[in-house]
Amino acid sequence: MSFQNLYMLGADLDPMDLKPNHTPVLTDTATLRRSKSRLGVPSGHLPYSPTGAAFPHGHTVTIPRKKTGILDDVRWSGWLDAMKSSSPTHNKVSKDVSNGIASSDADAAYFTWLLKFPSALTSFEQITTCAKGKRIALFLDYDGTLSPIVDNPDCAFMSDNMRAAVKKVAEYFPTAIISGRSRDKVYEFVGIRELYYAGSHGMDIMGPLRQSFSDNSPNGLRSADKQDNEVKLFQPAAEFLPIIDEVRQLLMECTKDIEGATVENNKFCVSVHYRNVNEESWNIVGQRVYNVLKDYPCLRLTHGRKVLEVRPVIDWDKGKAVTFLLESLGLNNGDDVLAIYVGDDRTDEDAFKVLREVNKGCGILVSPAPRESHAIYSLRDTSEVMEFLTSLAVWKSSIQAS
Ligand SMILES: O=P(O)(O)OC[C@H]1O[C@H](O[C@H]2O[C@H](CO)[C@@H](O)[C@H](O)[C@H]2O)[C@H](O)[C@@H](O)[C@@H]1O
Repeated sequence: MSFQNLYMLGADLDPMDLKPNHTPVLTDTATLRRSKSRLGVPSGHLPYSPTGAAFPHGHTVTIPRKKTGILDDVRWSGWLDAMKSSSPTHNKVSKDVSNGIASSDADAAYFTWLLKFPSALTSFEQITTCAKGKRIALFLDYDGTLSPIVDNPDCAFMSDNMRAAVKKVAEYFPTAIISGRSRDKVYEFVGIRELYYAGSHGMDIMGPLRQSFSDNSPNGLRSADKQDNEVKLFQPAAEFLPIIDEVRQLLMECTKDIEGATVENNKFCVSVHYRNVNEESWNIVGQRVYNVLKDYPCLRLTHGRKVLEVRPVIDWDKGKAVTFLLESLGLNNGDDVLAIYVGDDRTDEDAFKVLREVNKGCGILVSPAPRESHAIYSLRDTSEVMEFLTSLAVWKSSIQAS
């Protein structure tokens, strides 16, 4: 399958058995704030080098707009249901489950679910058998994967042990953090220079510092970090910045009287958090967001964990970012590639789906409760993620030594 075809995969809303993550917005005022559908994306590839791959360059491909919806898709009841279902209550799962003893109905359900999405820890040998002789690339979501979910998004710190585990595994495999957060924010949380960072759901990609690059694509920018080192950025939604900023201010204004509601600036996206809002007022949050967005057909809404995420209507998501990074690393061709993506969020499903479709790796869903997914394996929580990353590094170092 060609790289350009890969870009087209997943262009439609998911027909998967999950409830759709995307809530389309109306298009009948399309002339009001029209977004361009053609954006230049660099393509071609260069081989991976341990010091950091060059970003692809050369011809451009089209990033189409996502399909937008019809009125039925945005009926109010649908919104509230989506807000509730995207924020599931996480049943406490008994440790006994890992020993095969279910101590409650919830545990029994989880145990059954594990048959479909086996633990990446208990399946570790299967994964490494499949990885033997292959070039591995690692993709990690941030919130809920590397850091536990907390009430205050500004305090979602990862532990020093997790940081050490990520740093270690990145010594062996090219590793990227793929987050809905702004790239600056997630870089501040993770703080490891050697990684790739894809913020704003993949719409703001930065290669490791010290990498070489040479392209003049409209979306590939030379920039400088805070220490004045030159860095390479890829920003396929750059032209949306003013409108995202405008909408962010409107959202802040219209939610300021809702106790507990907060608006987070994720640069190319905006998050409206309702985790700390009384459940009876969730509909007010949703209604206010909808009222703003209905005038901006170039923006769409996705649902995260007690968060509504506003982003540009371009056909770009975490899955496309993974494809882009694999190409940047020279890992898009050949059967000797294994990409592993670990994530907990609905937005990570786009990446799980791409890996399934191109048969180039596997998704690992982080969830303590049963959920439908395009992932292949599962992990229960961030501590299992840390154990998995550590095991990968130990495995690689042992085969290098032998
Ligand atoms: O793609 P991710 O790295 O998983 O980012 C998705 C969103 O994560 C953050 O919100 C979530 O985590 C917060 C801290 O634990 C929690 O308070 C919130 O309820 C969750 O939705 C982040 O704040 C958002 O901006 C990201 O879009």
